[in-house]
Amino acid sequence: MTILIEQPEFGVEAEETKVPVDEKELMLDGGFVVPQINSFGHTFRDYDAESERRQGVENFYHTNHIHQTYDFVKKMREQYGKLDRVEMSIWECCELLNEVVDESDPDLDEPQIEHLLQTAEAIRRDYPDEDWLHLTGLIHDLGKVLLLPSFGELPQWAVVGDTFPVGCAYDESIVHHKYFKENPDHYNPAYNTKYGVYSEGCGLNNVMMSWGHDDYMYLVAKENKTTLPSAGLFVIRYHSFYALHRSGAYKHLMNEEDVENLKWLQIFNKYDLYSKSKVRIDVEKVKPYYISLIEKYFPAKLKW
Ligand SMILES: O[C@H]1[C@H](O)[C@@H](O)[C@H](O)[C@@H](O)[C@H]1O
Ligand SMILES: [Fe+2]
Ligand SMILES: [Fe+2]
Repeated sequence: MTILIEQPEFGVEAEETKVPVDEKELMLDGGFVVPQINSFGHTFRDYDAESERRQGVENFYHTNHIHQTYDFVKKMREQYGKLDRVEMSIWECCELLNEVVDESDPDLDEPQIEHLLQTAEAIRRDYPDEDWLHLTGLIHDLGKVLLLPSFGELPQWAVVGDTFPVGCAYDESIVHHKYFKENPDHYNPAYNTKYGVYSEGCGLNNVMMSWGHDDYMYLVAKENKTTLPSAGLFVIRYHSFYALHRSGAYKHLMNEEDVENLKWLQIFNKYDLYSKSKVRIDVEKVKPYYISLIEKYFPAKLKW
């Protein structure tokens, strides 16, 4: 079983002392090497580091935090819950992500299909028997097709970035929290307390998350009757919920099933985050394996 290392910076150092700082890596016992720096020379998820992506990412979160309100999310869930826009297979959807670049991500500027395969392949190496988790890696970000014209061409702030609950107070651990001051819900007494419209242990399934690629892909998978286990669906639905899985906020809303599933999400997150790199995967080579998983867990065509 792979050991989780919460703080890569404080982990085991590479044996050879002459290794330059920026090449130091951490080895998880499953084999996956956690790099200490991203392709831009910074630590991962550093939203303050001066880099070519910093300002764009901050602008992204500014708009995101203004517009993600309880009413907005409700409207989007109703609209997209109909799944009446497109019919296509999982693999066709992966190929569409060739054209998508995520403006919220300080660690990656490659087309998203690379990220999907990098995540899935890294998990596959360490967890060869958990084929459902390989497939979860492959599809977890497919919801980003919401950016494309046939899916409604939503703006980036309504598709990517970290997610958080709406209908209760925005936790301070959320990236660029200060911009919530411009969100009307922040001043609504029904929505701005610790529990807001929710109650202790109500279960994340009853909590409305900011709208984006996680919840959309969860909906698509569920409504098209995937046979993925509940942990796979949980990973898809909450993988951007860093306030929970990294900072431990909002735990008071979880139920027992959430607590179980969170363990898988925390494993998954290491691969989602630290596999981001400039090393390309040979798509044609790995395609047959993933096609076989898609056939095992999904119908041939899905409603999107
Ligand atoms: O910028 C990233 C990216 O959009 C990921 O797909 C999402 O899962 C992360 O939470 C987010 O911070
Ligand atoms: Fe994502
Ligand atoms: Fe991802």
